[in-house]
Amino acid sequence: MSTLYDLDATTKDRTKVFESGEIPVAVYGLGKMGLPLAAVYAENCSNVIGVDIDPEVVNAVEAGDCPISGEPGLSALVEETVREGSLSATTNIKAAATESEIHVAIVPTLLDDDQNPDLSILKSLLKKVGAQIDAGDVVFIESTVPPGACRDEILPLLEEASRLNRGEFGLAFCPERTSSGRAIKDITGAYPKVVGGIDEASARVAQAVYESINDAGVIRVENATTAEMVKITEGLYRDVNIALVNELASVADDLPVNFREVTSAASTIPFINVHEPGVGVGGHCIPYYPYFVMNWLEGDFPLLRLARERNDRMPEFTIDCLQDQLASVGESLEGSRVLVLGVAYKPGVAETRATPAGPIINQLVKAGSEVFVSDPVLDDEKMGDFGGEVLPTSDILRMDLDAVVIVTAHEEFTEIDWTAFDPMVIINGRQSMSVDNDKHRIYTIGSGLESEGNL
Ligand SMILES: NC(=O)c1ccc[n+]([C@@H]2O[C@H](COP(=O)([O-])OP(=O)(O)OC[C@H]3O[C@@H](n4cnc5c(N)ncnc54)[C@H](O)[C@@H]3O)[C@@H](O)[C@H]2O)c1
Ligand SMILES: CC(=O)N[C@@H]1[C@@H](OP(=O)(O)OP(=O)(O)OC[C@H]2O[C@@H](n3ccc(=O)[nH]c3=O)[C@H](O)[C@@H]2O)O[C@H](CO)[C@@H](O)[C@@H]1O
Repeated sequence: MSTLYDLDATTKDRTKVFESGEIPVAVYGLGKMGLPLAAVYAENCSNVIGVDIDPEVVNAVEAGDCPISGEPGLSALVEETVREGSLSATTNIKAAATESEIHVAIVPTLLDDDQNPDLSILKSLLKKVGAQIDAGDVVFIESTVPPGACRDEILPLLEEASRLNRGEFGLAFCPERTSSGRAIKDITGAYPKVVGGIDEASARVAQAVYESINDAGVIRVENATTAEMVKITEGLYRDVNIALVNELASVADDLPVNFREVTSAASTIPFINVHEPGVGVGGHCIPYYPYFVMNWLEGDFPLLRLARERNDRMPEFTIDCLQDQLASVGESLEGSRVLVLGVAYKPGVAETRATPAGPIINQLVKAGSEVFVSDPVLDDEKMGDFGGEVLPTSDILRMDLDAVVIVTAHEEFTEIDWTAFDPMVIINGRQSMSVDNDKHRIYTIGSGLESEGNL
């Protein structure tokens, strides 16, 4: 039987073969992005083996449970696809790779201690998968990789591991253009899927598969390297644009202007998308991707470097603002009781990688403040990773505080009754969080001093 890779057919016919369930699919990595992806694949082709090295993840999925929180629709989809036999899970990479014809890799790609791209997890996985692939199999890389990685690193690795030659198996880069908290929506059609193959046949298979999965359609670009560049460029665009407004935020205070008005007014031109200044840039995407260019490709990238430096400096800028506001009411960081609201890098997502809360807490502790932290989406252990005394959000109103620093605009924080506190300083690090209460001295980054309060 011909495989999808060597099938001489239209995209539509290939999509039908994929949806028939004849083609076994392995999805390697069942994390925040991999589990939603595996469940959506299973919904479309009813023939998916999810693979993870974490037995707890595998056992949960095998039981129809969902180990990933905060993803609307995911628990139900995992339960349904497992119950129907469309999705199973295993820790056995070799068995899954032997059985499958389409191999989807979505394991972590991070930075090492020198901020060089670290593809070791992906490469060690692909060595094991490669040893089991047969002619006609296809490998999709969904993990974010530096531009050129599929062509220069992954293809040779798969050729060596499989003892097959290029043209006997397929390889395509199919980036995850997905945000935590809306994974299923993004995977199934918030935006088109971008795919790029190392050859025509690989691209054709990727197009057929993702036309089944993504209702917004497929953008097939020239090759895998172009697709890698699309993904990286999206992230670089964001980091540089956040750095732009973070740089202007300090100007806004001196003028003064309220940058929120600037943002909304300037963005009324369709091609102008002014981002939001804030306390810093977290997650394992945006702060990492510039290094997938700076520390991977030949050349000089001053704009990327400066943007990273500016964004990395925002926690320090926040502490300086707090210091100034405390000084204006005759207080100092030393000995102040400061509550840090939010440790997760973005609202509603239980992830603390590169969170600006880390350096903020460290600098407050170093300055001699008494630090408390509270975050409704994190467990105490994760919340306490950076220091400070952990507080359940329900307990904060009873606290006697000198200051609050809002790091993450969690929905739960909109319900805080600020009148319950004695007059204090509030540094609001997220413009999307509105704290209007004239009892306190409130400073929102980029909006100048909003209220002198009654201090
Ligand atoms: N999280 C996001 O918002 C997001 C968005 C787009 C792209 N991505 C990319 O997706 C990839 C995965 O990110 P994530 O957020 O899902 O990571 P994650 O840390 O949430 O999950 C990774 C999963 O892979 C498993 N794993 C690790 N090594 C493995 C191996 N050798 N074989 C099988 N499983 C293994 C881990 O046990 C874990 O369950 C990364 O390349 C990331 O850049 C992430
Ligand atoms: C290009 C793009 O959008 N990609 C998205 C992004 O998603 P993400 O989950 O990594 O998070 P972001 O929303 O980008 O925020 C990161 C940090 O920047 C802060 N921030 C944000 C906007 C702003 O105006 N001012 C800020 O200060 C925010 O607080 C947070 O700490 O990367 C994923 C992987 O590539 C993508 O899949 C996903 O599509």
